[in-house]
Amino acid sequence: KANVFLWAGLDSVEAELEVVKLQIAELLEKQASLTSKRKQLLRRLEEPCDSTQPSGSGPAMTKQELLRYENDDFSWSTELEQNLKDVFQLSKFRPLQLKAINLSMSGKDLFLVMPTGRGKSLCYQLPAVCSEGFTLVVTPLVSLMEDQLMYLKSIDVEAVSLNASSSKEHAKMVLAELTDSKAPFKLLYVTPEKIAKSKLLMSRLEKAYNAGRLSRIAVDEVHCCSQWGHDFRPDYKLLGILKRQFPKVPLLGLTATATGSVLKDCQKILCVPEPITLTASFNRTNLYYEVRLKDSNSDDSVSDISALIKERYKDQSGIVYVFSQKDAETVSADLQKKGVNASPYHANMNPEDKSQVHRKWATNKIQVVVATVAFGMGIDKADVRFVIHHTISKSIENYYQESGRAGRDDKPADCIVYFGFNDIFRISTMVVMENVGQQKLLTMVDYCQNVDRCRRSVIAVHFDEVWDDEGCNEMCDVCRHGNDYITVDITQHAKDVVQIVELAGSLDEKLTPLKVTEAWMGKGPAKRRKMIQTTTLSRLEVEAIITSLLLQGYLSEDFSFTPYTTYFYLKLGGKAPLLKNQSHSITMKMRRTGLDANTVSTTQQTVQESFRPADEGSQFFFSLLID
Ligand SMILES: Nc1ncnc2c1ncn2[C@@H]1O[C@H](COP(=O)(O)OP(=O)(O)OP(=O)(O)O)[C@@H](O)[C@H]1O
Ligand SMILES: [Mg+2]
Ligand SMILES: [Zn+2]
Repeated sequence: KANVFLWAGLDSVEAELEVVKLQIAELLEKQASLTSKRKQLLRRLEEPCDSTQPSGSGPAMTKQELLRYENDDFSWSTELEQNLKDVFQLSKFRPLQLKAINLSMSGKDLFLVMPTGRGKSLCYQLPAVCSEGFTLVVTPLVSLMEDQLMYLKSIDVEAVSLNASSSKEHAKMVLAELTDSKAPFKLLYVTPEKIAKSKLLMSRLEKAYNAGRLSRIAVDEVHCCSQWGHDFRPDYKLLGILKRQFPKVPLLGLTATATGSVLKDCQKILCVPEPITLTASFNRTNLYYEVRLKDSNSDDSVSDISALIKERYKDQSGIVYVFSQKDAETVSADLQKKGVNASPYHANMNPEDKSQVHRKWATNKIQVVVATVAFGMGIDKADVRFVIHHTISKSIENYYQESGRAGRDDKPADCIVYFGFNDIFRISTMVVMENVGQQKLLTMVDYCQNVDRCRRSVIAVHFDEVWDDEGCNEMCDVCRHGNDYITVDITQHAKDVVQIVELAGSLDEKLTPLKVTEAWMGKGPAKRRKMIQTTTLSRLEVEAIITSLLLQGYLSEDFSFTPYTTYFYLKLGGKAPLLKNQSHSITMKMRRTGLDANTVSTTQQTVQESFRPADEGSQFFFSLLID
């Protein structure tokens, strides 16, 4: 008898020890992340200049030395200034452009990180015009290449290209001209495939190099080199050959989005020994960021979008991003039915149709393009007043880049994303094969679910930028609505949800997020309903809580593959055992006015009835657990 008692005691102590172990692991993880953040900040404080060097490399140029490159007393300065005005018809440089150009003209290798639409191309186009010989430009997409050639032609700058669709004669002519000192072109655009596959091209480049005609190498969208970037392209991995073969030619790598570790990777892959990195702020001050919730019960986001377009954005140009080709067709058709001048755009359309849509939109004959991400790189329309995401992006990098197509003329523009519970899992199964795909998706989900941090700060922190909250100017919904959120204790809710998932597991069943939602809301079979604790919370609240549990690691994803599709199921997350501990509590922040302006009246009540605001203690613990 006594033994039984002791055994039970031992069991419970073991269980508690397990929980403590998890908590320690949790805190250690937190400690490690804080330590690394501290190190980063300290390093930044010590940094001599505003360049963020990929750590441990690069010539440590002092702030003073770098300042010199903002001057206009170089031997080429007059010519630069003249060509800026006469050829490019621009009145002045934007931030960092002159510095980047002077550095590159001085023969330095350079990584330029500048938000989309800020004018990176000028940083190699202008030097190309002001230098002897030609500049080699590596671009990932033929469409990008064509846009640039069209633009350069319009300003009378000679440029040529080589890609998979070049004709034999054209290629022959270009290759011959590479070594011709009288050839007029200033820029040669190539795809990375050409560098990787054409020995003939490499041999001609070598001749040009030896004759001193290869003046500069520009690698556009340089983040494509790194698997850690958001747009890896295998052929970029082979571009190291350029710097190895042509070490004396300055290389300029350009990207809108790359973290320090991605750049460091690019540096290695491109074999650039000591690049200087110039980073422009990610803050696009003229963009207003907003998140709207999609209601799973009655998704009327398309009506919402059409109302916005017809009223707030009447006669203004914009893009609606959608998840799939099918969505592009249906959302576009729905918008058309509601009287919006919209056209779909996706990868599966034939090239003529695609370029027709692009052209009509660029010339304002179509107001809105309803597009998949295929409508992407190189879209350069200055007066885009809104970018609406009908479905969330697959990462913050992607969102930043896609939404960044708004407001390139520096005038105010809106970036609105519709955040729907089910979309999380649609995207999740799409990125299941990607390295760190889930992790990146969750950062996007966190951006959307967030109600208490400035949206800009979430983006800035993501890109390792030190952020000052004053920098927003109420240009995001969180800042504009002030402290309109409450912290609620969801410990009991978490236990109820975990119990449902556990029960399914014990019955050898897997539950999709939808099934979990329905079970918890009491919509499951009556027999089951008796075995679980159902809730009276609204659907949006239920979804918000399940999302939060997923973000916090109490639930996690469990994929299952069939030949036709990938299923997303919920299973217990690493932190689920913590709930066994009586003193453990979880909180989350929710918008006070219910979850959506449209549902204020109905949800406000439920929020107050069914949530008790967290007490101080649990809030403290919460902040220990949550980043
Ligand atoms: N100094 C300037 N003054 C005014 N407009 C400029 C200036 N420099 C560039 N622009 C304009 O900014 C727009 C965007 O430039 P560009 O295509 O080079 O952007 P980007 O930085 O390469 O963006 P992405 O990351 O999307 O490729 C172009 O229309 C260009 O003419
Ligand atoms: Mg560009
Ligand atoms: Zn803000």
